[in-house]
Amino acid sequence: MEKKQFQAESKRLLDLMINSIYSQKEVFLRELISNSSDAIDKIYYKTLTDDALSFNRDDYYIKVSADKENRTLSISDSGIGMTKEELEENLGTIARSGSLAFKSETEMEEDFDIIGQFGVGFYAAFMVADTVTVLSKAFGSEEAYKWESEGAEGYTIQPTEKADIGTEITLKIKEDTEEETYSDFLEEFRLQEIIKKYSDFIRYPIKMDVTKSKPKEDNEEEYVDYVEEETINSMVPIWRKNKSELTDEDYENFYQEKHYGFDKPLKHIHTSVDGTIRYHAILYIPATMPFDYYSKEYEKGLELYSNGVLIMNKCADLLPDYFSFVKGMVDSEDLSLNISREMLQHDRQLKMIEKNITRKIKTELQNLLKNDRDKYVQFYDVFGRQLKYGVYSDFGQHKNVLQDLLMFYSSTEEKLVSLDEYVSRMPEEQKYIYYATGESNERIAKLPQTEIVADKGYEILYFTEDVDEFAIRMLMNYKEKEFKNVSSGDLGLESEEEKKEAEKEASDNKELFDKMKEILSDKVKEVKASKRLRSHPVCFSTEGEVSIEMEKVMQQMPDGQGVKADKVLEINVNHDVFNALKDAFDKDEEKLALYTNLLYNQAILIEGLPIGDPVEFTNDICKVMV
Ligand SMILES: Nc1ncnc2c1ncn2[C@@H]1O[C@H](COP(=O)(O)OP(=O)(O)OP(=O)(O)O)[C@@H](O)[C@H]1O
Repeated sequence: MEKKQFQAESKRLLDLMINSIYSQKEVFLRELISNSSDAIDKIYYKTLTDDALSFNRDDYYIKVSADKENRTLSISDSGIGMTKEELEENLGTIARSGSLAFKSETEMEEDFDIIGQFGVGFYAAFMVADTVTVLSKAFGSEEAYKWESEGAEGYTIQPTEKADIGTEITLKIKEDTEEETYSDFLEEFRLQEIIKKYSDFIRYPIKMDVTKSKPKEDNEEEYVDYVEEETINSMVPIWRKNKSELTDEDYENFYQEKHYGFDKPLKHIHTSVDGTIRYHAILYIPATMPFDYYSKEYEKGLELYSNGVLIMNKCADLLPDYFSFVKGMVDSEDLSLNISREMLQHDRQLKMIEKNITRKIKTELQNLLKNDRDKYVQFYDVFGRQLKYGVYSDFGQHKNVLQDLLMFYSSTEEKLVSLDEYVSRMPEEQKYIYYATGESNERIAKLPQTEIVADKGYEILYFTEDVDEFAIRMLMNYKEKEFKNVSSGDLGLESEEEKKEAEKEASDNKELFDKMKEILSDKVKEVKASKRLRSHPVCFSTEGEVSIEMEKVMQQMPDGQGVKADKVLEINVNHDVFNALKDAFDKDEEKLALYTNLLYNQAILIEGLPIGDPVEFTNDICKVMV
């Protein structure tokens, strides 16, 4: 029998194929099954375009059978088959895709789902097999042929007998090596797993003989094994089904089945887009945070399918970082795949899908906030921080997408409120959106700096997470209202009269305050009479960009040690303490230094900052006591 040679380039290409195109050997099965599915599709297409033919779905299937003893795995189908010439052309020439040719010859409509296009998938069989044998009988032909190859050396073709139309591919599975247990590809369980993973949504049944056991008829205690043919794939992908046919439970099952998470998802989003780009997507907002979410191990991304065939487990390009918690999948027929189907060209289509998906997630979250607030709050408690990081990162590029999704605890509502709700409640004369920062809501509520704003009846937003103020600074304003920290120098609250009064206060006590500043030296920028304090004797305010809360966050960063807020020590001149200060200033310089240091450290404590010298501080207190 004459042995035909692969063309020279083909030899090299075959070698490349076997060794480097696919990163996982198991995908060989996906490729062969996809070919079978294409072959059935082709018959189906013929029947659609020829009135003399009919297509009975039950006659079409793909069967996978393993024979452990002989180390063979075969994949057979009742598809269109191949003639002698086709075997030669399609399997003898690498990178010749009969499927692609079929598509263009028949001018198939765009939305017909043939998978093959590169003409290389078949050769993936050589990753796991020493010999590949193809028996095929073409549709409309009486003759069958056997194509056989041991890889790069070439192939043979000879006539053979085959009862039915279709193709049967038999792989002689390689012997196990130290690196690879090829025998796994003969195990029922492993094969089922691979089929489920990659080919679950192939539209024709993929059958396998499955070993099961049942109680013996005469003795229920004992079991006997028996073999039954089963369809392994679910065939109709849930995302192609009509939403009205599906229940919440269906979506939850899909979430579990796909191992998107162990929790019950908080919300699912099912969307099908049929425009310039076509895709189906099922997305989930998890109810709990993945345990590794804020670690390097966490990989964002959605599963990506092309026509029901899994291409990529985690396609990161489909999700922006700020929505990295979203799980789910996208199936599109419009993607330009590269030959390994593992990496996609970072193409326009992918970008467009990402943009659409991002918009969809945002709208769905906004709807949740509007229509099911409790659920939104539940979501926000878990992933709100990620949204705030999103506002802050990339120089605030995404702030417009995210600002409407933010929520903060409100002093007056005593619950989380959105910025829109805050602004819509603002009295006309209120210039700013006020916020206060601190460790917890309870601590912020007691901050002396909040007194004057609260006295005016204005709502204050409480920032308790380190990212809060950074995000808000990036936002700068919301609906043209600027944000204002209640500790910042100018709160925009005093009337002209109050301003004059304060100036007088300042000049009357200039010498005392100058002296106090001298005692504290560069620990503070200024000491002055407070306009904001009501009942408390002392507090800090800040000037400039860095607030005290930001100073605390920066101090914890490796290169933020030098960053300090410009602190102003504010004294309540209506408090009895002020009289004591004045008295000391007139009579006892040492006492003034003692009181000044004590007041300074009190302000430090109120802010939750560390006392520079705790021993000195306690000694100072003792001095006052005795
Ligand atoms: N089971 C089959 N039945 C009928 N024809 C087949 C079968 N398997 C392969 N072919 C033919 O062989 C060709 C080459 O297959 P191969 O898997 O190498 O490439 P492909 O499926 O066209 O493209 P891709 O590399 O994108 O999978 C196919 O296009 C098809 O014409």
